[in-house]
Amino acid sequence: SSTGYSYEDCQATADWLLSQTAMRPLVGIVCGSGLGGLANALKDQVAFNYKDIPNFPQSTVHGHAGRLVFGTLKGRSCVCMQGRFHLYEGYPIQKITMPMRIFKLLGVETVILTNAAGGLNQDYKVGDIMIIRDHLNMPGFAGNNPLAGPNDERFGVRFPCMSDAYDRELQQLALDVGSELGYSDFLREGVYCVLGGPSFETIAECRMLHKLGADAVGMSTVHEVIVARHCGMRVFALSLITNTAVMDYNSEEKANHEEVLQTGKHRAEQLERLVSTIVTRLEQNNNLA
Ligand SMILES: Nc1nc2ncn(CCNC(CO)CO)c2c(=O)[nH]1
Repeated sequence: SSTGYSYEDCQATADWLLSQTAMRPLVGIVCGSGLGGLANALKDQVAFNYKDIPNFPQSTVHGHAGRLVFGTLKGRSCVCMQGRFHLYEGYPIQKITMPMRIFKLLGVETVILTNAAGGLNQDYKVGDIMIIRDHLNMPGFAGNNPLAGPNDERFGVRFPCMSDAYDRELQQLALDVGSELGYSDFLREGVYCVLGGPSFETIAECRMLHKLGADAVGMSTVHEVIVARHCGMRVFALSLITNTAVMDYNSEEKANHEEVLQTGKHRAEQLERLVSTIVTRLEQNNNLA
């Protein structure tokens, strides 16, 4: 189709990848800003630079490597996006979410997405990990929805339900694993709000979003979740709170990308252990698989 991301285009990219590796991942992982280390936890890696994958978008953001890494986590076959795409890069929204359709055509059943986000909830501290219970899709309110335009029934229905977007069993699994690992005092649950970016929000926007029920704010993830759910994959997502959003006019704090990447480095090891343990448990309780 005109956007270059038709079912056939996605199929061609998936078929190319399936011809390059014998791995058949059941779990897809999307690494957020500064969280690319998650891919390094994979064993028996087979990695492809995005630029070598036919029809795959290119990463342009510092902190996003631009590699698709196949590998195993304790024997479980995974495919990991080291670097994801954002509206603020100027990509059409279908381009940002195309990797979800590639995951689906590779046979992925469960997608785990991570991102860095600003904390709006006043109880949150930098370094907290927030399990995403639900989202506010601000760009979608203005019609910028990845499913807008002709619907291909081979992916999913015209009007998909989003009230069950974030799998409740996987949220509970994450809480259980988090407490087992001793992460409970920095493990939260909340609502993630996506904005287009690249400018960070104003103080008035932070206060508005907080009043609207958002616990964290970022520039990604929601678009991928909508497309992943549309084609029937299960979704689990979490935010690393890399800074607390500026909420009052007397504050001297200023959001910046370096701080985002720095926080990612500190907490990344625990985030990796949390995600890899969740992945391991996915296969064991086959009612969760
Ligand atoms: N206040 C605030 N803090 C944040 N920390 C990470 N992000 C997500 C955006 N990340 C961008 C810039 O770091 C890179 O994708 C945000 C955000 O959007 N707002």
